[in-house]
Amino acid sequence: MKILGYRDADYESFVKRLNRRALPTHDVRDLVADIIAEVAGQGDKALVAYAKRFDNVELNAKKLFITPEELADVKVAPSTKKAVAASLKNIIAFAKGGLRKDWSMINAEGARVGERFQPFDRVGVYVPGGKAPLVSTALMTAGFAKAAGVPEIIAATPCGPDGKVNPELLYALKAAGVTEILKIGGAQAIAALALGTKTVKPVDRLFGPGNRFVVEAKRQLFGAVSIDLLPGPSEVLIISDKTGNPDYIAADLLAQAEHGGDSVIGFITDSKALIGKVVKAVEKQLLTLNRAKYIKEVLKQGTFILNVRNMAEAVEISNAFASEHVSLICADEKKWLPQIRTAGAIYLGNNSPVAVGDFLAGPSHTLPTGGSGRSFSGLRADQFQRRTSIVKLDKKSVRKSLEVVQEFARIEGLDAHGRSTAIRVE
Ligand SMILES: NC(=O)c1ccc[n+]([C@@H]2O[C@H](COP(=O)([O-])OP(=O)(O)OC[C@H]3O[C@@H](n4cnc5c(N)ncnc54)[C@H](O)[C@@H]3O)[C@@H](O)[C@H]2O)c1
Ligand SMILES: [Zn+2]
Repeated sequence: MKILGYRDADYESFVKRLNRRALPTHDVRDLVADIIAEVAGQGDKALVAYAKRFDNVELNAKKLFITPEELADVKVAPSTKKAVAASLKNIIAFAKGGLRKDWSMINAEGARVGERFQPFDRVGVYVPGGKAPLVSTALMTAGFAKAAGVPEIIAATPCGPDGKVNPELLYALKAAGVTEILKIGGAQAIAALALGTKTVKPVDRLFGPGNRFVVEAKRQLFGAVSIDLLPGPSEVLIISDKTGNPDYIAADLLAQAEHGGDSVIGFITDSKALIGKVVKAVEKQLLTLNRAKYIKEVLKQGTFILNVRNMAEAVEISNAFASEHVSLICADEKKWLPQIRTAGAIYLGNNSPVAVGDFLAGPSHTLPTGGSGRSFSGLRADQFQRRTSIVKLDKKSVRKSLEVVQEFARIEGLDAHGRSTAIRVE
């Protein structure tokens, strides 16, 4: 844990480094470029080889997908079915609220102009599976595709060394409307979905979170496909004044740390007394948790606790850091909430655990990380819609448009443009 106060000598330089840009390291970039090139050249053969190398599983080109029989055989507990249904209910309702609807207007010359929204035909959804079967992520991505009416949803997730995928995850994928399941993970899966192989039909758009290799693959393949955002290793930044409950704050920090050793957690407060209490609570609660291995890694390398001068400084640091999740706990919520601009999602007050947003609340938990929140927003339903603008004129509106069109045509030296308009009213 890096604990620093504004009086410390290295405070300013540390805070400056929190103003980050979402850029990959050289080694990850090079490795992912090689993986993409291999998949582009070797197709399914490369998928089989990487599955062996990174996931220790023997597959062949005929075994890359979950079969319909496997899917039909999936059995889960009634409590799982109930939880999946409850989460999906909120997700679909929230997603429907975020869908765009067709609209049109009459412009100044009398032409009808509008926008039309249709679901993408085929999307790919990556569901991480390296460290935990992220059942909730299946719902928080594919559920939005389903709500938007996407007919073909292919999911990719790594299988275990036995070639199997967790049954709860399969159940959730099915419930969320996924139509094919590729048992491949990592950058190689992203490359297969974007470029296609003999057995994998390429997609129009790619969605979903993953580790740094997955995120970097999406970044490099942008152009071949469009992507949703760059959702990488989980993060939380908690901003609290003295009204924060130290046990709750510690619990939320630990919850995001258990996602994996590459998670980042931060706590910023203007109350020095609260820092001591939170650190004690973290140490105490850690003893009772199962995933202490990952959490200890995060506490060692990915944790910072800052004692700032005041709330304004806390908010400024938060905007520079652009955390995936920001938890804001303070007496004057109305004042500070509008000033937090770069967070993927904001959790308000002592009683809003980030975990409820992770699993159940409704907004997608697929959120920008690594500083990308500065320029990306979290996953939304309308990202599964293709937008097309539509223009319709009649003789009257052509006549009214002609003068301006001809002037642009003259300036740009494009006389055929002017002619194509004039010809309609001659
Ligand atoms: N931002 C969000 O919205 C969000 C949501 C859910 C999960 N997440 C994050 O997703 C991540 C999931 O990571 P994960 O690792 O558990 O699963 P993952 O499925 O993203 O990655 C596992 C795959 O990575 C590949 N891989 C592993 N080691 C490799 C190496 N050395 N070189 C190249 N490829 C390698 C393997 O092929 C493996 O299948 C976590 O960091 C979690 O925090 C983020
Ligand atoms: Zn989480």
